[in-house]
Amino acid sequence: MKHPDDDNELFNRLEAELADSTAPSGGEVVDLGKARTARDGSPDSTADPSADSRPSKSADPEPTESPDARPTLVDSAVPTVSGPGVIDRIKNSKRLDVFPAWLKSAAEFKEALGWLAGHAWHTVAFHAVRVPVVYLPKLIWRAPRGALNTLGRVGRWAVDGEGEALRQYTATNEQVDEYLKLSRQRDRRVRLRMVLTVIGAVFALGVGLFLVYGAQPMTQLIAAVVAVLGFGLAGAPADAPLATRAVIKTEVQKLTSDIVMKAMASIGIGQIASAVAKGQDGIKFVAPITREGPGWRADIDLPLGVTVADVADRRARLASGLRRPLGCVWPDADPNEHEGRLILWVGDRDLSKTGIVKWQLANARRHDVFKRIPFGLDPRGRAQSVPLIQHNILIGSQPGQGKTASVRVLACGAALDPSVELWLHENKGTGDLDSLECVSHRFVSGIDDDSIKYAADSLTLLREEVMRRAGVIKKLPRDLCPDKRITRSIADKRSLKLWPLLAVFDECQNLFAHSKYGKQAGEDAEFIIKLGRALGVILVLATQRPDKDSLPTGISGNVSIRFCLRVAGQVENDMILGTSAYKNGVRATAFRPEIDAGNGYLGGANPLPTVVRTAYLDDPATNAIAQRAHALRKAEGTLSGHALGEEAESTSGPSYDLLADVAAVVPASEKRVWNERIAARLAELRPEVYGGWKGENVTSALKPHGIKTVGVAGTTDDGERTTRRGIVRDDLTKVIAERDENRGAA
Ligand SMILES: Nc1ncnc2c1ncn2[C@@H]1O[C@H](COP(=O)(O)OP(=O)(O)OP(=O)(O)O)[C@@H](O)[C@H]1O
Repeated sequence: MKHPDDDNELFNRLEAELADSTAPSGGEVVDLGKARTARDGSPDSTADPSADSRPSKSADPEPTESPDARPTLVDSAVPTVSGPGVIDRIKNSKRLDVFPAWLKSAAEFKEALGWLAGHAWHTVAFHAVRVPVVYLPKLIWRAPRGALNTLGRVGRWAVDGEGEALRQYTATNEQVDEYLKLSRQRDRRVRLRMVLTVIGAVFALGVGLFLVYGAQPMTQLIAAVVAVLGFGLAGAPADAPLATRAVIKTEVQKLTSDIVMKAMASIGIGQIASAVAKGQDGIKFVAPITREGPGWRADIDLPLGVTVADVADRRARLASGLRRPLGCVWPDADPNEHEGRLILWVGDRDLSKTGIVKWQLANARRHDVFKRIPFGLDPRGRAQSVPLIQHNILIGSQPGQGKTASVRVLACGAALDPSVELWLHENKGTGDLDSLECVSHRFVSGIDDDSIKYAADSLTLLREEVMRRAGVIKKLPRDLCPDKRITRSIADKRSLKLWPLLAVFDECQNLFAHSKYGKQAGEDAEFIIKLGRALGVILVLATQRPDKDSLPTGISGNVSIRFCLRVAGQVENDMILGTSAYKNGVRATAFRPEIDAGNGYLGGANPLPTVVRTAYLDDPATNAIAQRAHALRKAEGTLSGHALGEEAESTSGPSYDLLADVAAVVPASEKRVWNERIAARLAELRPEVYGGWKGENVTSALKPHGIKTVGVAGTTDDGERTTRRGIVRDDLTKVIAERDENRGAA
């Protein structure tokens, strides 16, 4: 058992240590008495804030307390000012828009008006249809009862029926004076009302006789209609009104907090359901529900610990709770707020039923690829775009969900900038990108081995191009290229050959999974993705088989922009959208096959992944854009390669570099050499190229390179000394060095 003295000793030691540790730092004298009192929780402790102003004191465990003593306080007993001051809080407070979004944008205003008109029209139409078949028969049926009701009411009024209960009460309770007063009042009233009733009855009788016998048929009809309507309305039972409320179609139904609350309570999140069961709100609306685009927007604070991903996981249930199609319900996070802030956007129409989204650049004359490429619309009707420069793009989905359509949009955007060099590869062989062939530097459409090889060659060439560009950029003066990356002004300096290069590989699974070319192609693509971004080389890869064999992980892990249309499962989802996307609620599995073609999650283009319905360009539209792009390029002289009908570069055969070959056959020790000897050695080196060459062939082949032939003294194989035509080796090495330097700078 612990002795009380032990505690005292320990306490004294701690006090001494505390005094030691505080005295030098602040030069502050600790009042142990006060501190002790504060610890004891005496009223003084609150009276003297200084005793408790060191937060560590209350946070420290009390060694002297017995195990069954009060729990250690972790919050200061004295209220302390914490967090930002008033000014900071005012500065950081969020300013709500003075005007709602629909008042600031013409498109939104039109949307809002359209919704209002739709709402009004639906209500009017709903009732109009029911007038002849429901409301009128009901009124006729109720009219006799209404007439009796009216007579009864007049009768009760004439005899002052409404005061009867009061008079009965005073009589029962023997309130004689009150009773007499009320009786006198009744007599006065009845006298007057009887006179009025008789006059009214005579008048009504007169009018009735006139209408029956003297009035025009039209007047009789109007009078009959008014009477039937009037008595019909008067005959309605209190619990059965004539008109039921219009059953509003979901697309024009107003989203109310009540509807949202009930829906949120039904999606299976415990905190919300139990709060609602207790009669509490469960969720908090942080702003009024408003119209935004073609739908409603509710800003909601979820209960503590519940995240937007939790709600996104239950999107289908939420749609059921809201009684809307799945494609109308879009729970989103607010990138400027905490994890529990939900923006629930409920569209009037299913996103897949919004029809074809028109591409913003469909009629544009040209576009600057350094600006973003318009890509489509999000469910809220906001334009979405994709940056190309400094990025690579991976697109994936099941077949027929809109990959090629989205590739086309991006390729058309790039084509409208005449400075962009396009390398298009479509390895499905259906000719989906054929329209753009006329503006492509390299182009292939096919699934056969030759086409796959062509695409693989392109990646090898691109790899070399990336290395070349890296060398050129490195040598650029810092003032011209401070960030060591391509800018518009650098791209416009045609002599540098650093213009943007967009290479599309549609159906790239056929390339990367190819038994012969796939492995190298995968390595090249990974290299380009990692290094090409800053150098203006942009890869756009589209695949319908996002698995590790068809899409090397080095690619899926390094692309910066991802667009995932409908996929079947979590693995494919995360392969395209990045690890944990599925876990975080970004699930392209939620899109429906075919119905949602063109709808996908776009990641990397915005702070948060966004659902986008891509713009759609059919063949004629693509063709029209391609023709415009062709004319533009022709005018600016930027058509090249395939577009000019030039033979494609290939990495297939050995390369014949005459200078390198000559250097290889003339050792450094041989300062001067006869051309006939060079010819013989070259023929030995590459008989298929140089076989049959004589000295003259070497002379004429080297002449265009600026290597002059001179008289070189030497000894023949027979030992005879003589002078023949030859070259100086230093001339050769100088020309090679100059050429390599120019290549690097070019
Ligand atoms: N943005 C869109 N808007 C409307 N419909 C679209 C959209 N994108 C695609 N579609 C529809 O989906 C169809 C298939 O599109 P697309 O050929 O681009 O699919 P894909 O994923 O490339 O198919 P595959 O893998 O078989 O090549 C199109 O013919 C079109 O009807």
